[in-house]
Amino acid sequence: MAHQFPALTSEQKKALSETARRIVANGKGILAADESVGTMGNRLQRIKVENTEENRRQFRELLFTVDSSISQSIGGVILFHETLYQKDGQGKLFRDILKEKGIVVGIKLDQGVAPLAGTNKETTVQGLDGLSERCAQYKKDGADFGKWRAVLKIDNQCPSHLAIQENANTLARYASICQQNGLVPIVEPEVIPDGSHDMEHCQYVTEKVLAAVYKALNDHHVYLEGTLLKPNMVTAGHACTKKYTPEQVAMATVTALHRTVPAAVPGICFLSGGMSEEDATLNLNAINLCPLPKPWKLSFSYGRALQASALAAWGGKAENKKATQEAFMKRALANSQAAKGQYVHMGSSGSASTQSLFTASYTY
Ligand SMILES: O=P(O)(O)OC[C@@]1(O)O[C@H](CO)[C@@H](O)[C@@H]1O
Repeated sequence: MAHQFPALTSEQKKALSETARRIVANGKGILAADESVGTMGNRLQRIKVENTEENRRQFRELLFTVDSSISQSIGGVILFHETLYQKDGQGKLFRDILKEKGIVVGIKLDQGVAPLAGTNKETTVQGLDGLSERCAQYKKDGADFGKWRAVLKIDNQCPSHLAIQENANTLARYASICQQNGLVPIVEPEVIPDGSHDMEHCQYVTEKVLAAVYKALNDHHVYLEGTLLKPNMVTAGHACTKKYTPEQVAMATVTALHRTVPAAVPGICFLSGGMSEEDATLNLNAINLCPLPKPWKLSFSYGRALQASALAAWGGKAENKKATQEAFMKRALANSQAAKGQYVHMGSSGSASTQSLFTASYTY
């Protein structure tokens, strides 16, 4: 029986699925430049740059004003509220600079985590109140997709049934509100890499979390063709002593996805989760070479793994513009090749690209 109360018109569905497919077309992925003020402060502190609005603006200007060939590797950029309204040195809005390059503009919509009482320090995500109004405004202001990051951890009694259900339902409610306002929701249930668990345990948990997320998305009548998934790769915990090859990570990751993510989802854009830039690229490449069926585009939505060597090259100095932009371009190109399973690692990588970018309890 057809659904009596359709959530979206066929025009709305068409627009959403076209936007989602555009973002992940032909080896394109996403630059996650949506660090909140606090998170960006941690990044800047490491390069000894003060966390001012102007310094955040300057670094992001360098990323967004790279050569327009960037649009062959980057299909979408996620912005933080502040950045959506910032301009380059000539007074041009960043969002217009991105759109002119053919890049889809996205916006971070979650408002951080809050504790779930009675659990082992687990969390839910805030930001549903007033979300529809915020989405409508962001759509008017040029955004075409949204992002909402839920955090789940592997620990004693974690993730609990409550944390899985609550975060799945909240993600689904967010996704429904986004679609009602013409924004493609990026659904991000991150199982964080803190802990000493092995890769097999991460796979088990990731499957449970993703299965709950897709049940909730269905319950909320979310149109899957007009969504993108942003999951963790299946890896061992940061403190696990056993090491796994990219091929093993790829097999565990694609197996988990194959068991839980419907083929209607057009693209799966992994987060980098503290992996080094090079590991994030090598794992993505192996994922795309994995011999299991892969009905979705498998790409990237990296924050740290696209920006770490660019940040290091910049160091807060205007004269480092060229080196900063080259470092960013290099990672964007490498990940675009990896999204097609065509990345060939050549020569030695800069030290920044092989450094672990792990931050403990990366909850916001
Ligand atoms: O794990 P990564 O690739 O560095 O970042 C993934 C991410 O979802 O987490 C950050 C914190 O919310 C966001 O800035 C970013 O979009």
